[in-house]
Amino acid sequence: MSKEVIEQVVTYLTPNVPIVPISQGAEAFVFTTNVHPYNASACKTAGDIPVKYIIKYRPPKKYRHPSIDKTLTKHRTLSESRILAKLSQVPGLHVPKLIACDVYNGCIWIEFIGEDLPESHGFSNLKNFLWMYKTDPYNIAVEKVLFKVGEQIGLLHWNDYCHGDLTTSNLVLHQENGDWSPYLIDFGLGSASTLVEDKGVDLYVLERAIISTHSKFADKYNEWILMGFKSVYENEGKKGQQKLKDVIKRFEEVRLRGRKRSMLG
Ligand SMILES: Nc1ncnc2c1ncn2[C@@H]1O[C@H](COP(=O)(O)OP(=O)(O)OP(=O)(O)O)[C@@H](O)[C@H]1O
Repeated sequence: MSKEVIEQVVTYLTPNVPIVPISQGAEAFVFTTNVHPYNASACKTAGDIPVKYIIKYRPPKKYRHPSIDKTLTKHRTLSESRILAKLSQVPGLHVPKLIACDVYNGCIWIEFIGEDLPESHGFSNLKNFLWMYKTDPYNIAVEKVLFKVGEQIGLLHWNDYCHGDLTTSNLVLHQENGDWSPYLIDFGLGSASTLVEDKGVDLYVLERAIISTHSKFADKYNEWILMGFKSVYENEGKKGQQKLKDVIKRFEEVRLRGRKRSMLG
């Protein structure tokens, strides 16, 4: 990560907020910090363990006209913050809490989710979790997690929101009393949407992500995800059943379009 970017973020946050770079994506630079922006007592747990927070920063893009760039940065930062804040209100849905945002400078402060997996298997996103079980792929722990992943997507879609970039890295597992709970992160492309097309595409993107990284076990894995997804709609009576039929129909159409496209090259 460039020194220039880090220095820029430090000017926005002040030197009192130490940051550690952890990721550089297409859109944003991501840092961790132990400092809460407005609640000093939230910097440590009751057991005196430092609490981690995420700071996501969208830097200016030099190839864009400065005024268009400012508008876009403000729009995208605000959009991600708004959707996170709204999703936190949905009962049962797991997303990191929004702590603060500085839309003009492109910074969002959010709750840190996840931990390191045992035996150096890396950060606890779904991708690494599935790799961790590669020698025992149909373990009940895997089935439980994938069902819950499906439930989370079902809840998101049932409430008419779409993620827009459902990869196995954007599903982070948080451990609670020995059980793993999936959280959805990165709502940079998220939106409120009633469209079955957007929902079908979300399901297809995740299905492809599972196939591309865990191809041998992908059929079972995708089946478990879909079971969890369906369970949310099925719990909503007749209306849920009808909506589920519509989403699954479109998902199958999206999948077919994807196949045709890859056959044609
Ligand atoms: N709330 C969070 N808790 C823990 N880690 C996080 C959190 N948010 C982001 N991360 C880490 O930072 C990485 C990048 O974050 P995010 O996906 O939001 O940024 P991005 O720029 O959109 O990334 P990309 O372009 O790779 O999709 C994530 O894959 C994850 O490892």
